[in-house]
Amino acid sequence: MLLLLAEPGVPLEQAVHFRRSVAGAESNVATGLARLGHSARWLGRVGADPAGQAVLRELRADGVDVAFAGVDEQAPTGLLLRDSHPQRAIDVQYYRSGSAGSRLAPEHISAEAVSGARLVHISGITPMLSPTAAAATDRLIELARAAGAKVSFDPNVRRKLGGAAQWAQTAGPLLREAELVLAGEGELELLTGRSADEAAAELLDGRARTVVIKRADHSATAVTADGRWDQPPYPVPVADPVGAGDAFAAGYLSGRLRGLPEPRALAEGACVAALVVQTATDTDGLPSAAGRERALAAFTGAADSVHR
Ligand SMILES: O=C(O)C(=O)C[C@H](O)[C@H](O)COP(=O)(O)O
Repeated sequence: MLLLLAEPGVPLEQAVHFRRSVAGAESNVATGLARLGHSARWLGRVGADPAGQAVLRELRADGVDVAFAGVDEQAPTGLLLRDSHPQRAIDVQYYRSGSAGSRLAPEHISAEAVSGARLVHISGITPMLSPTAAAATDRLIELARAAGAKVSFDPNVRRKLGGAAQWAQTAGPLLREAELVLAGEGELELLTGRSADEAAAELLDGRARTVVIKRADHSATAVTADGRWDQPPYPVPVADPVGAGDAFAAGYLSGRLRGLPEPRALAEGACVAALVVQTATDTDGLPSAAGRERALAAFTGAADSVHR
């Protein structure tokens, strides 16, 4: 989606100045991974309009492969309008019903698009957009499996997209399709009807190898068959909390893709999230690999916070 972000602190209905950016859970994670030095490809749809051109241009500029992104001649690019505050009382307005992204369908997902992928990251948002987008998500999971790629899944529950029952019905089954689940405590409760710890244990009995539970106090716990590891948040001044979950996913997945142990992957996820919440948009604070190393050293007291 194109993101129009109101100037900091000004309520949406009063805002005059807007900053243009790009947002969307999958594109945020792809951007995060690309900046950290990974090959990342975004699968999605934009309209044949200036907003779509801007989205694709920004993703390309960050090194995200958009060769398999589609352009819909009949529908506009999805739009997200929001204000920006340090606290979570942020007003997010979506203009994406009938958008190009919501018209994603199975025929838009080709085997070629996932060939060579080690990991396919899926959000619960896309399947909630329409029945065809849900079918496209199912096809992507099938193709990922056929290509030997692991699936990671973040439900990204947005209550504006549907009620609890609809979320449980659409995103609940996807929890069981993923080798790696990254989910909020409340999201696991909503989607499974059980406590987060019970849900994690049940998922680990199935396909999941790791369940990362993100907690309301901004800590995270990784649970595997071998044990559990807790990661507290790095204390930073928050300018805008939106994007923290996607940033955490990018940082954590980067660690796992590099074969790092759970505690280090969790620390990298927390570090990337701490960098993103210090800036207004979902993506401004996403670091390079060198930026992540500098920040981690400063957060853990291993280095001065000024590098000169
Ligand atoms: O597509 C949607 O519906 C979105 O909400 C896009 C959001 O800007 C990001 O997904 C940020 O989400 P968090 O990282 O969880 O704060």
